[in-house]
Amino acid sequence: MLVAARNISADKSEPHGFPFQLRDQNIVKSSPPRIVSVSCPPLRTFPSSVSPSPTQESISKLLRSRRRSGQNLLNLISSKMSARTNLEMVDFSDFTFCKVGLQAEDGNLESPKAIPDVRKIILEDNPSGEVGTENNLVSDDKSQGTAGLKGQSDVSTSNISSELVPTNVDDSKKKTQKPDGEADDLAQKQKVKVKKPVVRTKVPFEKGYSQMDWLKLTRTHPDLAGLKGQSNRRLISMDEIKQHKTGGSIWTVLKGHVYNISPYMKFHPGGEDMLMKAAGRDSTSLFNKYHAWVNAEVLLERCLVGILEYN
Ligand code: HEM
Repeated sequence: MLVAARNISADKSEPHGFPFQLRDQNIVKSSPPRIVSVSCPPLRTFPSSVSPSPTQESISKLLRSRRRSGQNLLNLISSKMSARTNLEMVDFSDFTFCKVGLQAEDGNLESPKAIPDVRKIILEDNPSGEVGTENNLVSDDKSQGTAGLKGQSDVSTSNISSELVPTNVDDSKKKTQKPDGEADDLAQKQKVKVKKPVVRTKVPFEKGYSQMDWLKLTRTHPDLAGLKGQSNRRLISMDEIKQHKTGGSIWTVLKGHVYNISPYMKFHPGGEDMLMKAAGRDSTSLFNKYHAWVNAEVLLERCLVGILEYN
């Protein structure tokens, strides 16, 4: 903390001399000087084991002489403090201004120490050669953003694209066999095509079949799994699961758990047809292929029928 004060007049009524008034003229120059009362304990008389340093003695002398002439006390202190003076107080809690230090050591933002590596930052993607302008920063951001998007589209075009957007492989082979220039052009177009994000075949939900509606149903329906009083901790064999493929009892295995997905059919954002592929079998790999991020444990919690029995 750096304390700046212009005029300090010592209160002569105080025998120890330190309680004084600050006239702070820095705050509003046009307004009359504000008077701030500062109560400070006297300078310490040093413990018997420690003899006062020459600097401390000289400060005491200076203070005594300048108090009479009403000179700027804090300026004097700060100049002496900068020379690493030991100015100790009897009671620290009673001292309003506890530390007067150099600006550079102050943690001030203007201090070169505040951001030590700021001079080492180099903006490399800068065609204009200007450093640190807003434009540069924005363009840098954009390039990062597009990089992120590219990454995303790359991910989404992975194995899903092969099923959802069938591309004619034979056709592309034929095209690349054409004369050089043309073939290169086509190859480039082909590359661009591959980077296009897959159109997600999300089925628009029927009124009353949104994910929110599903959540409401899971909270209100007494027996979504169709357990009829049976425990959902029961071990279930694959043979039994295979028998539940239709009607109100369509079972599937997901990560070792057996669920009755029948009530979820109309709520599935990927459509009933897709979900029917999971009927009567272990659909874990299929599920992860389309949406590994979906939290089925929570969504289908109330549809749990049992645990898959491994042979
Ligand atoms: C068995 C439990 C399943 C649950 C709880 C479930 C849940 C969901 C959810 C919550 C979404 C929306 C995802 C999103 O908005 O990001 C979704 C979308 C989708 N699901 Fe499922 N799903 C299941 C099984 C399946 C299966 C087995 C398939 C494929 C055979 C499938 C195919 C799809 C597709 C194609 C979409 C739409 C496209 C997409 O969101 O990427 N789902 N599913």
